[in-house]
Amino acid sequence: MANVASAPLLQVDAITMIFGGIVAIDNLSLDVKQGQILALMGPNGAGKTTTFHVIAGVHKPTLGCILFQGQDITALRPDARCRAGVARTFQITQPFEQLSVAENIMVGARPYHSSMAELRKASEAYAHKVGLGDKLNTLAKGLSTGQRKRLELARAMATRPKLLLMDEVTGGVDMKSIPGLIDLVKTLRADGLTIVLIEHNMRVINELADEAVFMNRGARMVSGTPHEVATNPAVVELYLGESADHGH
Ligand SMILES: Nc1ncnc2c1ncn2[C@@H]1O[C@H](COP(=O)(O)OP(=O)(O)OP(=O)(O)O)[C@@H](O)[C@H]1O
Repeated sequence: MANVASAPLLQVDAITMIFGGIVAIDNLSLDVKQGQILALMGPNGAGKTTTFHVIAGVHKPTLGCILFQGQDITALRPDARCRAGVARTFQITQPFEQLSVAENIMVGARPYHSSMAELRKASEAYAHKVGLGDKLNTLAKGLSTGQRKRLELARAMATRPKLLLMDEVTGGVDMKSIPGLIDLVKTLRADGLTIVLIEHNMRVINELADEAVFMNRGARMVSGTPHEVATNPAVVELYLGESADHGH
């Protein structure tokens, strides 16, 4: 387990998010400590993505606030939150398809470098970091799903985040590529990154997360170690109920 200091890097403080009549998040609080990996779990519609939107600044919460490094960032726009050190990867990756791997990463790294030579060098270093060092000139449209996830991570890392919100980094990736992605996330954490992940794959959660929070109907239902959450009777019942409903 990584070196986890005591003061939270991120505090989600009593957030409620209401869309019209729909309560997407219901009085949710989370503390994410420096160096921690926290997994958000829960069935479809539990409020996980909306929680990411609220932390990243896409939605202003109806109630509650977001503290990052002790500062209230609730009123900051997404670009200002990114500059403050909050980055995000998306479940459905959307790179610039006609740009190369290096060029895609350059888009994220651009604000931090004054010369093109420096920018290219830094972008290539991020590509190497995520295991795409031999694909620098490959167009994004030619990458596999696992490689696109790696590119997404490099693009986010190029913004020099302190906190990374990672949406299903192994979602849609073939089984044999998952261990490599898990190892990559471990490397990023070892470099000092704090991570919140949305994840359905229990193996990924077990290998990566220090703590798991299981959400249902916008609220925290159960939390604890991944094992505690996965074996909680209410969680088991809900997931089994879901499987039965969806026939999988
Ligand atoms: N912009 C919006 N307008 C109206 N309702 C919304 C909006 N965004 C989310 N919701 C609703 O809020 C609830 C929580 O959705 P959310 O996408 O956060 O769940 P989730 O846990 O991420 O689900 P999934 O695993 O399916 O992605 C759902 O009922 C959803 O329909």
